[in-house]
This record gives sequence, structure tokens and C-alpha cells, in this order.
Amino acid sequence: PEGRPVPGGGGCVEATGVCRDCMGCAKTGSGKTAAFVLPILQKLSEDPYGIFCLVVTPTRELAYQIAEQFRVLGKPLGLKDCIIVGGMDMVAQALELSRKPHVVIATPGRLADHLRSSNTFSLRKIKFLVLDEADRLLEQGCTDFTKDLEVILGAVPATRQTLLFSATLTDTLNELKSLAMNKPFFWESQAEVRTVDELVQRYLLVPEKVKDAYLVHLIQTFQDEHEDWSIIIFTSTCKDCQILNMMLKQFNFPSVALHSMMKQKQRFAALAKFKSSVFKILIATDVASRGLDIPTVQVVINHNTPGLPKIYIHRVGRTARAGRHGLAITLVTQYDIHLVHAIEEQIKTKLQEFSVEERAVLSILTQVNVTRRECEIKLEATDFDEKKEINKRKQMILEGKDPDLEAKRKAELAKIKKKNKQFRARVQQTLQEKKQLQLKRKLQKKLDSKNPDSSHLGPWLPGLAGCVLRG
Ligand SMILES: Nc1ncnc2c1ncn2[C@@H]1O[C@H](COP(=O)(O)OP(=O)(O)OP(=O)(O)O)[C@@H](O)[C@H]1O
Repeated sequence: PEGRPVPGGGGCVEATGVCRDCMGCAKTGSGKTAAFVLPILQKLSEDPYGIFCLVVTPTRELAYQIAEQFRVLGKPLGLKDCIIVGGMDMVAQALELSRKPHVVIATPGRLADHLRSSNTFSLRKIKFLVLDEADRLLEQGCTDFTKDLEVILGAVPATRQTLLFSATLTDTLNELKSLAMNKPFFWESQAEVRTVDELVQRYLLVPEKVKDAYLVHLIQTFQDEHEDWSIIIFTSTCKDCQILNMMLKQFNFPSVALHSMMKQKQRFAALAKFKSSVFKILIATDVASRGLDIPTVQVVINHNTPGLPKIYIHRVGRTARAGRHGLAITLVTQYDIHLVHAIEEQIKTKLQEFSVEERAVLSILTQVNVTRRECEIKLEATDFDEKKEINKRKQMILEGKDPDLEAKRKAELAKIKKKNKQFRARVQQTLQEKKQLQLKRKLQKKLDSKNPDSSHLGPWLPGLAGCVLRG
């Protein structure tokens, strides 16, 4: 591929034969997975043993997808792989690990759990550590992987070659360099625009309250105009994802949901049915925004405008992959315009407006809103919110924390934060008042020295001082 090795030049193998760590940044769908799988397989064929390579990735679905690539490309070598992700049987995984697979593909949490609790396998001899979607792994977003990564990094040898990949590495380059310390070779594919040329990017300005009517209209239009179609719709929360799925089903659209509050088996089943076109619409949270490679996806709809440009880049990258064409439409409300500007600035391209027939939208507006409300009521009658709370508590227990103690700590921390904020505001105010007073005195002094009779200007000074302060 065309690209730019930075810095220092040279390749990722030095003249001495020593392998440098490697960071690869290229657009979504450009084939980064094969770019690390193939060289690893080549090295494995020269000196086969297990466990030879560890791949860490942020989502469970992605781990299965990477394993599939290893399986397909490594078949002639008789490659043995092992997938270690949460939500699956831990004992079966431990057994597999003890059988010394060549490649382990894992999500950080579950692998760290195995490392903490078992001594039936070792990662001390691995040659390669791959961090796919490396910037996400380092991010402290809703899922914070840093603690688990610490455990993993403590279990792998210092002499390994570390490989970091993502379509959005550049923002977190310095943090990533702390992981790839062996003279990292950084490859960035050269391009002005950060999304692929084959992707048509549009926005649709819609009032918040009528968003769903626009969505239904868009889907209906695609269904009417295309025979072979497939859409991913991204939502901001699990609840929204669930409600939208219920709603679209009411309109007889073939949709399926994917979010982190579903059981892992349901998640895999949903994805499999979408991949095989049993369902044409996948409604997902950002759990599906990175890495998933489903060639049939022609359209991505952002039901909410992503809060960060890099999330936008990954979401829209689920279409227009490997040279195919695709369309991304982002629903933008009156509150999101600044987010669109930030996205445009990052991707270095302007989104064009998508035009729809407003009258057609208006004609379904009431029906859509009523259906949505019905779905919300139905969901409230289930224990969806409760489940969320239970899931959170379960996660904490798995992390060795006491949920009640954590809740107490959180409340105390919030109290302290609030107090600190109030204190800072008070200090700020006092300083401001002091400043104003000093300025007022200074001005008075100046006026007095120029005109001893200026004392009659006294009442004007606060206003004047205010102007000076503001100006
Ligand atoms: N040389 C190639 N020729 C044709 N297709 C390829 C080639 N290399 C990879 N592909 C295919 O391109 C698709 C996208 O590859 P891949 O999933 O590795 O992209 P990626 O760069 O990792 O994207 P993302 O940043 O979204 O994770 C896959 O279906 C893959 O099989």
C-alpha cells in the first residue's frame, strides 16, 4: 500500500535482523488484519510452537473475526487457535489454553482473569503481541482496559515484538509508544481525507422529536429502491438500541439488535443472522463500531451524531470496505451541529446534506411516534434498567470490588467534587472582587492625580472599572 513510514526510515526488521515494534495506521477496511496475520504465520511456519502469538482486541465479536482470518490463512499450516473472551465458559477456555495453541486471540478482561486465576498456561514464550484497535484498548472510555492490560503486559516476555494497529492511531501516539518501546516503526497510510474515497457521506438535519420518522422513511426508501440491501444503524445507548429494534419490528422491518446488555450467545446469534442476510438491518451500539467486517453492508446510519470524530470514522467504516462503495448518513439535530463541524475538521472533508421528501416523513410521523411510545412502555414493563444495574454489579464483583462499597465511594467522591467546585468558585469570585477593587482604586488614584476635583466621578467608577475588566 502507499504509505509513509515515520520516523527514521528503514523497515520493521533492522539490518542486524532484530525486529522492531510496529505501529500501523490505515483506513478502515484496508486490510490491516491480513497485514499482521500473514507475517506472523510466516514466522510461525519457520519455528512452530505454542503459544507463539497473542492478539488482544477490545470486543468479543472482533476476537472471533480475527480468529477466523487466522484459521483461513493458517489452514495449510495446521494452525491451532484459541479464543478467550468474556461471556463464554471459562473452564473450557482454560482447557484449550493448556493445550498450547499457536495463537491466542483475546479480549483483555477475560484473559487477565485467566492469568490471575490459573497457572496451567504461560505467555512467557510468545514472539508476537498484537494489539488490534490499539487506541481503543488504551482509552479510558466506558470500558477501561488499563488494569487488565497491566496484568497481560506483566505476563508476556520483554523480548517480544509488539504490533499496534488501528485506523485512528495518531491521536494516542504518545501513549501507544509506551507499549511499543523497541524502536517502534510507525506506518501511516498517506491520505488527506481520513475516510475512504468510495464512501459517500451525508448528513440529515432533523428536529430531535421527529428523528425516528426520518429513520423509518430512510429504511423504507432503501427497501423499496434496492433488492439486495443491508444497513447498520448505530445508537448511543443499549436502551435506545433495544427500543429502535422493537419499533422497526413493529413496522415489519427485518431487524436485529446488538448491544452489551444482551447475553453473549444472543450477540453471536444476532451477528451471524445479520451476516448471512437473514436480517437486513443491524441496530447496534458502539460495540459494533470497530473492526467488524461485513462486506454486504451498503449503508451506515448514525441515529445519533457521534460525540467524537474517531467514533464516527470507525462507525462509517463498517461500509465501503475493501474497495466497495457505501453510504453513510448521520442524523443531526439542532444540538449536534458543533459535533458535525468537529467530525468534518478531523476527516478533512465536508458532509453534504441528504435530501428526503419531507411530506412522506410527515405522513408517517404520528404513527412512528405512537409506536415508539408503545415500545418504550413495553420495555419499561420489562426489567431492562434493572438488568443493567445487575450487570454492572456483576462486573464489579468479577473485578473483585464490592458494589455497595463502590456506590458509597462514588457518592462520597461526588460530594467532595461538588464541595471542591463550590470552593473553587468562591475563591474565584473573591479574587475577581479583589481585582476589581484594586483596579477601581488605581483608576481613582490616576484621576485624582490628574484632576484633584475628580471625586465627583466616584459613582461612575464601578461601571468604568467593569468596562476595563471586560475589555
Ligand atoms: N489484499 C487484499 N485484497 C482483497 N481483499 C483484502 C485484501 N486484504 C484484506 N482484504 C479484505 O478486506 C476486508 C477488510 O479487511 P480488514 O477487516 O482487515 O480491515 P481493517 O483495515 O482491519 O479495517 P478496520 O479498521 O475497520 O478494522 C476483509 O474482508 C479482508 O478479507
